[in-house]
Amino acid sequence: MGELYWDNAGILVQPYGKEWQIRRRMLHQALNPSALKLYKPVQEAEAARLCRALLDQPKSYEGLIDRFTSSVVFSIAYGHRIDSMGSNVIRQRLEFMKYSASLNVPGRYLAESIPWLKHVPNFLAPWKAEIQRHGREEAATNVALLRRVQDELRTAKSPSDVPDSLSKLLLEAREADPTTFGVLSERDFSFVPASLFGAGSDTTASTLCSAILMLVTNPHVQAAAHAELDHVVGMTRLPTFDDEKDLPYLKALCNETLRIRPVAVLGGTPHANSVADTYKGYYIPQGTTILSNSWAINLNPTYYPNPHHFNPLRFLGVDPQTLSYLPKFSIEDFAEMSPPQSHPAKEGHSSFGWGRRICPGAGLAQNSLFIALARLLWAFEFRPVREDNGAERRYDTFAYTQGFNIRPQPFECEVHVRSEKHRQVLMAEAIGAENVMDRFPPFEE
Ligand code: HEM
Repeated sequence: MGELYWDNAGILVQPYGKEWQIRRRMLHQALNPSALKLYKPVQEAEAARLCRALLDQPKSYEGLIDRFTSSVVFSIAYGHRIDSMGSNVIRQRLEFMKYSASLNVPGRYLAESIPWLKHVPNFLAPWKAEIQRHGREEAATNVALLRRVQDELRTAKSPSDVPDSLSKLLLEAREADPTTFGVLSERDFSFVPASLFGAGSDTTASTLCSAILMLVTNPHVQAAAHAELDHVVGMTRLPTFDDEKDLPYLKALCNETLRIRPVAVLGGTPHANSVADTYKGYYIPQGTTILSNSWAINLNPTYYPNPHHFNPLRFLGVDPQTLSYLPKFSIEDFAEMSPPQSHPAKEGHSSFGWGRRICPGAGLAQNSLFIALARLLWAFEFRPVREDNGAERRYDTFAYTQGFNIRPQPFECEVHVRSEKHRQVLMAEAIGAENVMDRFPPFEE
């Protein structure tokens, strides 16, 4: 259905081949390791703004996290930040995503099982005309966003007056080298920056919501992360990316969250084999729809003993005894976390997929997760709410939304700033963060 909706313009549903390679190469321009360094100031600033907003609206943590991840990807894609999830540009995006998710319900359309139905003329297939009408609307919006950046470049006194973004970079590259970058139509070209929001905002936000659910239900893990932040960063400043190498427990906590609740629970967009194959005696004809069960892989006890236990020690990579600041109770079960066999991927889990379609935004997502969690945990403690009888609420950590991408069902928790000193430092650093983000003006309504 994605093929009909996007008419193969979006990378997520593009079959493997030359067209897909061009898009992937373009995305690589924005998401390669040296480009990722350029976004760190934005990610730090947005994480500070997230914490500052949480001081005033502790109950709204989910919406604030959505704004954080949306603003990071919009700043990178278009050079414009997001100040509110109610802004027009975000409302439109969310509607498109909701519509495309509604198409992705297995079995809803007969054309999935009988592919030639896709070629029935529109006057005989009103369902198809409707999908294509929605697709044209999304395409027009993508082109309009790209044109905004184009206009900014045209009217600016100097290109350096226009904030750096993937759109700016691609437009400049196309002008300098039309043979390589001019092969896509304007519509297809506009889908490249647009794909960052669709693929990168909700996925990262959902993972952060999972992290909060795990922290609320695993106070000993939270205490260990606090101990590390207190030891390495102290109370006089917020953590930064420069601290990353000295925060192994926090890094491990990010990986453990990705493992225990893979957002793309069925591996993202379904794949299809390009040649027929036989696996364990099963013949798989060419073009078979293949879903990869990330949930089963990430919870396989061969790689992760006691797999439903949220324990960052699995990913620590060093003997926790060498980290003197970690509380004794948080490292007691280290030996039990040692697996009979290591997961084969470098990341140690399958949450970003694998092979040639592996998530190109993994580095950006990992940086957002790290800095958001480092700053949130530095500033706050996340606790279960108290029931009327005074007892702590018990949470169902399997209560998740349905669909290809999962996130915890909305849950309440208490968010407490860790001390008056933490509050003051946060307020002061948030002013600097606003200054950084002034360079990325929001789209006017
Ligand atoms: C925690 C956050 C994220 C998770 C768990 C995640 C996971 C995934 C997975 C499982 C896939 C499918 C891989 C496959 O088909 O084998 C994928 C594809 C993709 N992701 Fe991510 N992703 C995340 C964040 C991001 C971000 C931040 C971006 C960019 C800003 C991004 C951009 C993409 C794109 C463009 C694709 C399609 C690649 C292709 O089909 O060639 N993702 N992601």
